[in-house]
Amino acid sequence: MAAGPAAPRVLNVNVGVLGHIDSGKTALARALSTTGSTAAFDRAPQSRARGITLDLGFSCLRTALPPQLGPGPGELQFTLVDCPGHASLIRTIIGGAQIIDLMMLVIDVTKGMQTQSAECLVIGQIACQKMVVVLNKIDLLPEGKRQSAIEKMTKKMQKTLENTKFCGCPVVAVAAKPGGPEAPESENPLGVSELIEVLKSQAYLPSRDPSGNFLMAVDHCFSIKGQGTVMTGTVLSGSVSLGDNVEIPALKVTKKVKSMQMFHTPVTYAMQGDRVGICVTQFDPKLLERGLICTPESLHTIHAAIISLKKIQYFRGALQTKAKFHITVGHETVMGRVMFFSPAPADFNKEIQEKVFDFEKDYLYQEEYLSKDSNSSEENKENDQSEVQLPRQQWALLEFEKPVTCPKLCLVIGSKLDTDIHANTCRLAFHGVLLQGMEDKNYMETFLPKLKVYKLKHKEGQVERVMDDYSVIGRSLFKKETNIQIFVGLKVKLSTGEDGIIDGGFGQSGKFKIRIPGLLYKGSPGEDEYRQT
Ligand SMILES: Nc1nc2c(ncn2[C@@H]2O[C@H](COP(=O)(O)OP(=O)(O)OP(=O)(O)O)[C@@H](O)[C@H]2O)c(=O)[nH]1
Ligand SMILES: [Mg+2]
Repeated sequence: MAAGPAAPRVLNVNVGVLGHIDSGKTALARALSTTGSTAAFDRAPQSRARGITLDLGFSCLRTALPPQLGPGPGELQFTLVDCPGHASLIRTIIGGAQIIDLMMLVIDVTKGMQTQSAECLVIGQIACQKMVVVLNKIDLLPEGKRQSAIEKMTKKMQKTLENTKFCGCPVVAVAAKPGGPEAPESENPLGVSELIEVLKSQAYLPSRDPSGNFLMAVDHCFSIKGQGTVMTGTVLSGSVSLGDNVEIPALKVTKKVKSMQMFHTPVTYAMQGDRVGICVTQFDPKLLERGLICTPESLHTIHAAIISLKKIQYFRGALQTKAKFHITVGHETVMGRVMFFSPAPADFNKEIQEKVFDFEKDYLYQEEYLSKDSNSSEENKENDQSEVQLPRQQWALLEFEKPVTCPKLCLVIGSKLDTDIHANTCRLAFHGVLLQGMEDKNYMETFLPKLKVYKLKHKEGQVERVMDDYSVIGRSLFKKETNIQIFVGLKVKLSTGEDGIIDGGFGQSGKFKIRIPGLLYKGSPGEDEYRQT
């Protein structure tokens, strides 16, 4: 059997181009792919050959393999994912960010961090491993002061990143389109070759996992005469082989994979992280422009979900139960209502359960997500000198206005997209992982009863009298016949601020003794109110 020429080794790294509106993302993607591909064409003239067409927003540049990805011959392909900067940003970016290995945060050097730059940074923190900051439009800086202005902005950016996981990441100054839109095409970009070197130095072999269900984000779909319909995109999880059945869940159809191409070369297999074109037959490309394809029946369509979540620290204001959010679940965004809940206080320090939800446990209903700045309870306000105890993990029940189709354990992001986009605030409110989806439309009857979320009860009584500096006698909390023994150890709070603990019954009429470990305040009035929680 004659062996064909050995296919060149091509490694693909997905680079997201994110940033505020008009910072020059598209100009940068264009400058990079032109500069990059000129070099690539010299080495690989066959890459000019017509093959997989990349959709707008997707372009690529090829370079030699950097040493950390060597040894041996081969090429590195950067697939540039140019994200929009406008309000539609969040849905599109969250989809895009889930395939990104390396993020370029584009900053207009004359403006610095802007609202959506900050939002992109937040998304990067949630979804990406590595980042390069690109200061664009340096041609707009007066030449004499250019260097010092770049240095100043570089320092500022490094300061901004100090408390993020991108602390110390490279900052590169460029002009992707010197002179702006009116400048002739012949005007060469500044700093782009240096940026390519930095991208090469930052490139890493992302860990790719072929196991699990196949899921692919399709970004382009077109037909080839005599062949069939090609869907191009990035494999998000699992793997796919020639002859496999794949489902297009949005259309509820299943098709057989007839042929596949990667880097213009026929392949029989593709896995997580690969950019691939999949050819199927008898499928009208007009039906799908963007969307997901997957292992048949691997996605579920859900009406409600339980997620484990974290508040996004830049989001101003509280996350309140019953509030509505735009909720991006995997690759779809819908409106939904939330209910927050926490572990029972005894479980506040329990290990975080990342992938499962324990239905056996009891949970505590919360009016709002508990955070350092949440000040919902009167007690916290009065007692702000004492550290507020926060649980290590919190959850939310999400109820969607219409069902969403998503993979299990997918990323969830809640945002307030209706916030005025000109208001200088972060619209992203929380992020989390989907632990349990509810496919049953009647989940309220069939499913919710299994979820044991309780409201904390408060009850008020009076102080009868003070025994000594460390104890008082209380009344009007229990009935005469109540077994006070089961309440021993529960906390009470005096209206004068002291914390106490129920120590046991006192006499026969439902009175009880309260121990005040921290000493009673002097001169406290006899008729005190307190609460038992
Ligand atoms: N002077 C100057 N203008 C630039 C540079 N890069 C981009 N521009 C101009 O800035 C404007 C916005 O550039 P785009 O590349 O469309 O910006 P974008 O970030 O993709 O914008 P959105 O996709 O709408 O968020 C255009 O008019 C560009 O010509 C640069 O390096 N210097
Ligand atoms: Mg653009």
